[in-house]
Amino acid sequence: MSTTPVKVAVTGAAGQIGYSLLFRLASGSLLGPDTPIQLQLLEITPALKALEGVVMELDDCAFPTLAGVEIGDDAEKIFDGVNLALLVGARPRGPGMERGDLLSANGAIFTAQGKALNKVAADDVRIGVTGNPANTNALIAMTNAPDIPQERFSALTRLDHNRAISQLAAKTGSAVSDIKKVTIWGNHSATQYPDIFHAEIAGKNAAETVNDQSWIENDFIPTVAKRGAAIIEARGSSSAASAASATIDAARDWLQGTPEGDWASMAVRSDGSYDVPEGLIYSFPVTTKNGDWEIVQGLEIDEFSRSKMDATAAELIEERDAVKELGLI
Ligand SMILES: NC(=O)c1ccc[n+]([C@@H]2O[C@H](COP(=O)([O-])OP(=O)(O)OC[C@H]3O[C@@H](n4cnc5c(N)ncnc54)[C@H](O)[C@@H]3O)[C@@H](O)[C@H]2O)c1
Ligand SMILES: O=C(O)C[C@H](O)C(=O)O
Repeated sequence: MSTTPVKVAVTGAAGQIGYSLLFRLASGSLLGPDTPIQLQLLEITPALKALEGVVMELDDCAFPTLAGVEIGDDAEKIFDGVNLALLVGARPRGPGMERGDLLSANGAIFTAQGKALNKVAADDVRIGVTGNPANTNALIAMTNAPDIPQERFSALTRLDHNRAISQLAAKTGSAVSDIKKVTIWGNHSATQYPDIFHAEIAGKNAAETVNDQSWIENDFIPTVAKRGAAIIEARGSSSAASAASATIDAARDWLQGTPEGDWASMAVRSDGSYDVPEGLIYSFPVTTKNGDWEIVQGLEIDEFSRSKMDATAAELIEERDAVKELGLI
């Protein structure tokens, strides 16, 4: 085992997602069995006692990869020297709400945390935002951390990506492992565009294999885009274990690279690729290597896809303008 632990911060660590995420991080799901991990856990003051209980449970697991745990309510202390920050802590939506309804409640969290990361994080820090509305929260954190390269920020659309794979596997009776190159475009919201026109199932084009445009438009896309609401409706609270799992998948691929012949969906700062307005945190198909991502270029976009990609960009522009109005960026 290497000796220097990788320092990983998790915010909202006493929350629902945290309760699943921390144990997977500590057991090596992110960095493998040979890399020790130091957990730096941030919570609000009233949640610190509950977090102490979670740390007792982490201790009781005796994970060989867990080098240490620090908890606290001071972002500058907890983010000090972190190599990866997973920003989960934020209020979840309840039944009947859209994720954008959380903008003013949660936006302020990400100004403070962006500033703290800017001051004290390690030079190689990567920041993944799970707390909703994830894309715009990432934009807020990025804007408030001017010394951190902008490509180090990303928002989570991996859960949507995984949901799309699962729906496609069920529809076609295929194995999840045979499905590659699914894309989520845009916002982690109901306007997102899950795209299977470039996806493959066992090497064959997925949309051609499905051969059912009505299913794609009226079943697949809305099911994936509204899955979060369906889970809230069924469970009475928002997805947690699947969100934690996707948070790990996204960070693992970012740090260790996407598998050969596949790509991932990550919401990252648009450089204008596919005519997405520059500067938005927009989900693209990306390949990753050595902690860097690249947007997959050259995909053919038909009229149907174009209108969906533009609609989700328009929503992100509205969210950006709203947080500008609130003085958060
Ligand atoms: N992007 C995605 O795919 C995805 C999926 C599921 C949930 N989410 C979002 O993740 C967020 C967390 O969900 P949850 O179910 O764990 O919620 P939760 O309410 O169970 O936990 C949130 C935790 O964040 C803490 N918190 C609040 N403000 C904080 C701050 N300033 N600093 C540190 N911690 C703070 C709270 O005390 C709480 O313990 C929500 O916004 C939810 O909507 C995103
Ligand atoms: O839908 C939500 O509000 C929670 C989360 O973003 C999800 O997609 O499950």
